[in-house]
This record gives sequence, C-alpha cells and structure tokens, in this order.
Amino acid sequence: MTVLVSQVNRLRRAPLSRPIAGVGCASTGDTSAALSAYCAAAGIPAIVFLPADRISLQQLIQPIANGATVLSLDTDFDGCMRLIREVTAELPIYLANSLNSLRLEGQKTAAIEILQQFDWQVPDWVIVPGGNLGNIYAFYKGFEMCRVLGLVDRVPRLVCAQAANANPLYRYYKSGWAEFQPLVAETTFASAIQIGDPVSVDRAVFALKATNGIVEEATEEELMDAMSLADRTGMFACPHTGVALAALFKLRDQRIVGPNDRTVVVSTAHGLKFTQSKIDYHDKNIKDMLCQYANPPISVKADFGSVMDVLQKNVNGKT
Ligand SMILES: N[C@@H](CCOP(=O)(O)O)C(=O)O
Repeated sequence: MTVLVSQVNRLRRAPLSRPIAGVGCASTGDTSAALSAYCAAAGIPAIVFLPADRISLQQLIQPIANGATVLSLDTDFDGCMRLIREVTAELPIYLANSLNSLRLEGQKTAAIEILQQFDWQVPDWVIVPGGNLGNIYAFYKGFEMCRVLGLVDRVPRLVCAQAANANPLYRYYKSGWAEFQPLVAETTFASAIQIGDPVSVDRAVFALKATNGIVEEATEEELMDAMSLADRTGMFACPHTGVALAALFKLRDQRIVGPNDRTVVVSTAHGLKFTQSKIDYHDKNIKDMLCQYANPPISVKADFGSVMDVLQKNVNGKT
C-alpha cells in the first residue's frame, strides 16, 4: 500500500488538470486499514467502503482512528467494490484496490523477500489465501521477475486457497477453467476473503497456469482447526492463514505436496484482528463444529485445595 500512496503523494504535487482529491477502496477490513494508515501519514484523504457488520471490530476501528471517511454500506464486499468503481469513475478519487497495478508492484515484493530469506533457494510450493485475487498474481509477478533477472532458475508452484463458502476460483479451477461464474459469497470466518466476484480473477488464472498451480478449498471446520493447530505451535494465526494451512494438509494427504517439499504458507493478517472467532472456537460455541482443539479457560474456586485439584488433573495427570 505504501507504493501506491507514495505515488499518489507524488502525483498530488504534480500540476494535474484534475488534482487527486483522495484515495478510495472497497475492503473486507485489511486494505482499508493499510490505506487509512498510509494516507494519514501522508496527509491525503482516505475514503473506505466497508460491508456493514461483515468485518471485525478491530478492522473497523483502524480507518476510523486514522481519520478516514468510512462508509459502512448495507451490502457485501462485491457490492462495495462495484460502488467504489462507479464513484471513482466520476470523482477524482484514486482507486486503491488491487486491480490497480501499483498495488501489485508493492505486493510482489513479498515474493522477493521469500527468496531472499531462503538464500535464493526456490521453495517448491507457495500457498496463498485468495479472495480478491491480487495477491496470488503479485506473488507470481515477483517470482517471475527474479527468474527473468537470473536471480533464480525457476518459480515455485503456486496454490490459491479459498474458503469453501467463498470459492468462485476453486469452482472455476475444478471446471477445467471452462467458465468463470461469480457468486454471492456466504459467511465465512475467513471474512477478509469473503468475496464472490474477485477483480483479479484473470490475472490469478494466468499466474496459476504459468506455475502449474492448484486451487484448493477449506470448510469452516477445516480452516478453524488448522488455525487453532497453528496457534498451538506458538503462532497466533488468522482464519485466512487457517484456510492456507488446511489446503496444505489436504495436499499433503493427497501426496501432491511431498514430505520433503519446501513449502511456504503465507499468513495474511494478525490473529488479534479475529479474536471473537477464536473465543467462540475455544468456548465450543460454534454451531455444527466439534472444535477439536478447543482449550477453554477453567473456572476454579479461589482456594488452594480447588486450585491443586485442577492442577493435579490437568498438569500432573498429563506428565
Ligand atoms: N481482503 C481485501 C479485499 C480487497 O482486496 P484488494 O486486493 O483489492 O485490496 C481487504 O482486506 O480489503
């Protein structure tokens, strides 16, 4: 996002016939937070269109706190996206969603960082959660740029992981890329990828075809279990990371990803933005979900005997 906002900052200082009044986006909560933060730092007005009651409180408060103009709209992300495209065609507001190539130029640097951190050894697989689908293409662009520059000799196979409740790309892939059918995305804990009509679908297909890529999906139970399992290793993952991890588990089970394959799972948000879903999971308070890795807090009477009883059972009994 800083690439795009920096360019807008430069353009706003240039003598344009129609000066840029601000920068706008539709968002499921993360793009809006990044845009608002960088615009606040640059002193540029930010305008964000959010689907009402579909993003977490932690995501909602970020653009509010950063002083953006926040429109909470009675529609889903795809409805917000349609509206912001109409509005930016009319008003001198610069569109910051990832159909803008300046976003992809910034996002592609994640691929360069991966290669650098692996000392320029190319991973076999990179698994990316997919919603609006700019990310998967940006990863391809970054890896391919490094290949063309001779920094590496191949690119990894890409996997786009979607929530089963919002899986238009997965369906398209399963149809053998026959015909893309946008859909109305159902509610998913992976709310940032609750998108039925992704703007970068064609670019995503290009990236997947070019890397012999795969699209996988994860049910709500699979993604919440995978996220919770990751947390048990000391991470604090978001549900979207859970989608990507669940995809990895499935591809391992199918022996598509081998036991020694070097695999990168991209984690797209901090788990603290999604505390309510974690609390519901650990309280086993999710309809039709076993929540097999739930770890609910234990209410204990505040006396030595009661505390000792619980510890004997839960700690000593387990050693
Ligand atoms: N998950 C995104 C959805 C918008 O995607 P973008 O790639 O166009 O920025 C969000 O957090 O808003």
